[in-house]
Amino acid sequence: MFNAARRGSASVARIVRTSSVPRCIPPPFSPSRACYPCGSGSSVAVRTLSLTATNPYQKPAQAGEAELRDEVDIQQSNSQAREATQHGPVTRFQDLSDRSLVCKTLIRTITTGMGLDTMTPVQSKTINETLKGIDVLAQARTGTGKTLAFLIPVLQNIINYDPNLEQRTFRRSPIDIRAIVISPTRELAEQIAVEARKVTSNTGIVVQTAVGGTAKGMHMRQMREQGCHLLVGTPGRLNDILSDPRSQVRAPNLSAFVLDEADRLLDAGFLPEITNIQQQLPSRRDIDRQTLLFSATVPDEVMQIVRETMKPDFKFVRTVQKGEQQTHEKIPQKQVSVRGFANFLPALLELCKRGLASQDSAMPFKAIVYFGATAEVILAAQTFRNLKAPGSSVFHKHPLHPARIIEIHARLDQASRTKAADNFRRAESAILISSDVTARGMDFPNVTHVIQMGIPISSDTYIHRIGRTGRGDKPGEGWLILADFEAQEARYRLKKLPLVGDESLETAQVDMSQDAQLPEHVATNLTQIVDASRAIDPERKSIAYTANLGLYGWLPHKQDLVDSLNDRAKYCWAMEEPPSVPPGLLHKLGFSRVQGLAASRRTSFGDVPDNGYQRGRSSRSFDNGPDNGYQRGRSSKDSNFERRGNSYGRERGNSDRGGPERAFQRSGARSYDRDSDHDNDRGLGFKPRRREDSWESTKRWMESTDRDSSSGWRRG
Ligand SMILES: Nc1ncnc2c1ncn2[C@@H]1O[C@H](COP(=O)(O)OP(=O)(O)OP(=O)(O)O)[C@@H](O)[C@H]1O
Repeated sequence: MFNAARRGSASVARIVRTSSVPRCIPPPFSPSRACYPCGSGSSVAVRTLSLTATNPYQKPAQAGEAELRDEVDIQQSNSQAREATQHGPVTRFQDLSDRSLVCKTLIRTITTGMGLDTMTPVQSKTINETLKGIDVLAQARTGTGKTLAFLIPVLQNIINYDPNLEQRTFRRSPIDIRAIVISPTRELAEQIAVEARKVTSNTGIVVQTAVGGTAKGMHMRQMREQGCHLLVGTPGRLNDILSDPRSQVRAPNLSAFVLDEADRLLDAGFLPEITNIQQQLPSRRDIDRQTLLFSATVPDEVMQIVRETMKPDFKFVRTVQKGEQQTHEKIPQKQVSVRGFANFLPALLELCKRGLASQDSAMPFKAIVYFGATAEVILAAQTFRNLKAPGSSVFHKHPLHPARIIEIHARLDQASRTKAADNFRRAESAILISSDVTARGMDFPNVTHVIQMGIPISSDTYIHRIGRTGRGDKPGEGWLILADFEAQEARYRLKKLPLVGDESLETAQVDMSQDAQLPEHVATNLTQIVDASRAIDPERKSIAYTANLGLYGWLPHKQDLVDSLNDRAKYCWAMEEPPSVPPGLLHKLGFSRVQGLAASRRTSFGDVPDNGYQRGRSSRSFDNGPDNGYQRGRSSKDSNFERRGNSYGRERGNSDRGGPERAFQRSGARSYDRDSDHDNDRGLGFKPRRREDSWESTKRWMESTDRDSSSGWRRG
């Protein structure tokens, strides 16, 4: 049934030549005709297929077509609506096979192998449109099955071109790339490839990946040995492979070009690489190519580029209407205000302990915690791993047992990143402390909580992060923990989101600089964080301290930021002086006039504080601060604050081995990795101009220089 030869002439406008034509000489371009050299070797079969209205697997005016079309964001006619009523909409995967839209093998794998029955709205609204060969931009909420929505038609179209691929084959496949799928992160590319391999497991279609951080030669060898019909990758590596003359990997027959997380890939950070990739592909005048763009967010800013990327008659399919809430209603979203940096980790610890205490055995506590700066991810993960039960010996359970603490960010090598993602995917109960490398597209099962620490860079980032929970029919909850100094900006940046204030975390507003009588469990949380922080390399703390100066460069009241950072350094990290920051960097970041910062000058021994901090310190200087009064109110067994060991002398001892600036350089925050999904301590290097405090200028700067894979203000 799905064999092209058995389908009658009406279905396909086709010319098959078997003469020795080295390359298809395309007919004059017509949107409804395209020329495909197929097969390899000297004898080339040239086929011209109608891609738009006459997909060979669609019966003309087939039932369901109009029903689907009437749901898309296009003008619908009354007759279509009538037809929809008559035939009923295509809502089940089986319908696609029954109506000869998609071949039986693919549908059997999806229904029997993967256990899926009913299509999600984005699937039923896009698959039929996409099968016709038209360009589609699709916007649907997170976790609603967009991956299958583009994979099914792309794979079906590959089978349309070579019906032999419907069956598994044991002969060696050539490199015959028919479709390319691009994702902004390596993990997401791998995930899409896994899904594609599942769907094609009973066919002859070969799926390959091309992601950074892995051996390029290995990918190319695999492609040569196994062939390739669908190539999934990240922009950097794909560009590398396609533009490298030695790779011999080309895609002369490419018929589908898919951008998952399209808004991200079309932003200023990725666009040059996407454009480069497109330049390596055959001209659309020679080979008709379908472009598919999918995302949960489509900001107005990318619409112009979308129009330039797509054919003029592209369809914009939306399951979320403009002005409608872009997050799932079923995910309660709570906002907690914490006093400052010192309260972030105690509040997070309290929230995690509460989540573990109240967990449901059917859905154990599984959380992803997002930070804006990689340095904070590393610091928080180390702090949480160092946590000890009060007065515990080494044999006591970790206070967050049975949750595993896992970290993931772009500073890890690819093998560690993959391992971290796999471990979290498999874990029943875990806390993944993450940068935005996992914010988009990642489909970790059963995530119960998404906790965002500090203000996200945009509401879109917030939406994608929160989308890691509440996927499919699963429940989930979102928490946003904001320092008081971020509140005003958050009201503006996140104004359309259904956030509800929550004051239930007792550690959130504790003033650690003041004497206070605290309930034991609150004091325990604070002490555990202080003790856990103490063991961490001071250099790490310095890097985090400096990274935040860059991250919050947009703040109009920088003094609040520095006071808050200094409070954390003093009361959480038990440091006697704040970490020193090179004056050049302070100037660049626009902090030269802010008090309370310790400037350092470079000597051959590294950073040496020149007492800039002391000269310019603010009223909340370390010397004047109350003597950790909060401890006096807590239970006696926790009173170990006095033992704090990180005297500044010891800090300096460490700094001399590199100092914050060197450490920061070592961290690679400013290095440029050709691959697409790096995050970094964004903000550093910001050169303030007159409107130095404006968020817009920070954003522009981020677009042009540094990158954070998740934020969108970087390039790949
Ligand atoms: N029709 C369906 N019925 C049930 N589950 C489905 C269906 N389609 C896909 N899924 C499952 O839903 C989950 C989410 O799918 P997917 O990752 O494609 O979502 P997404 O819309 O791409 O999310 P994001 O916006 O975060 O990228 C996956 O586990 C997938 O297997």
